[in-house]
Amino acid sequence: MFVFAQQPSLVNQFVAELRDVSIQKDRLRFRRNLERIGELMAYEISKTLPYHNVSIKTPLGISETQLLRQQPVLATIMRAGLPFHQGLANYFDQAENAFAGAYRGYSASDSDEFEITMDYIVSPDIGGKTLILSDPMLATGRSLEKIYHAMLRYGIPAQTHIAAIIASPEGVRHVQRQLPQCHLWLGAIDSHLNEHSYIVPGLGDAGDLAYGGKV
Ligand SMILES: O=P(O)(O)OC[C@H]1O[C@H](OP(=O)(O)OP(=O)(O)O)[C@H](O)[C@@H]1O
Ligand SMILES: O=c1cc[nH]c(=O)[nH]1
Ligand SMILES: [Mg+2]
Repeated sequence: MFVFAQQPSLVNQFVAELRDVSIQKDRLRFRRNLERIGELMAYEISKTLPYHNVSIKTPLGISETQLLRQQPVLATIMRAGLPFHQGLANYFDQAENAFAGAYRGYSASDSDEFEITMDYIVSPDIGGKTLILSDPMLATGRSLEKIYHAMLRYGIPAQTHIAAIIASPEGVRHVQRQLPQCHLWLGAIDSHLNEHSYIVPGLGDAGDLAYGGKV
């Protein structure tokens, strides 16, 4: 597990702006911060992927270098995942992409009980590839768990990286227990989940901050 906050960097600045009540209401800035954290996480994850030797022809000779053996498949979860995913795609710019529509479907009787409803998923074949599954918020971990298992319809990935910006200790434990094979990349691990399963101190509702409320 790699937690960016444990080694201060620019990621801290962008996470702070996501959280800051005096900044986060600027939707363009909120989405841009999700995106540039995605770019920085792409760079860190790229250091762990397989490379191969390549000769590049320049106007003056041949440059020997090492390039990514294969582009990953980038998967994300609407709505809040989209700007974060864009950042990953900006840097893994030849990657194939998968998208899932999932949300917390609250029960009529108890406003704090919810099921993760997924009614949309599209994906390329992921068999034998590196899968990077992103969602800015890792609260209970049930969204990421559900989407990961849904992705297995499209093949068994060679390795899976899960990227989240803000996580709860409960969510980290859930993913480590349910998805032990997945590498975890986290912006920060916060204090706890409140009774509504929101991360505290967190940032509020990432999807609403990025795209506005929903009824
Ligand atoms: O770890 P979990 O308990 O599953 O919570 C995390 C999920 O909750 C939020 O989605 P939400 O249902 O609010 O949809 P949205 O992204 O469209 O706002 C957030 O965007 C994550 O996808
Ligand atoms: O704190 C949280 C938890 C789940 N989803 C969010 O958008 N924020
Ligand atoms: Mg939301």
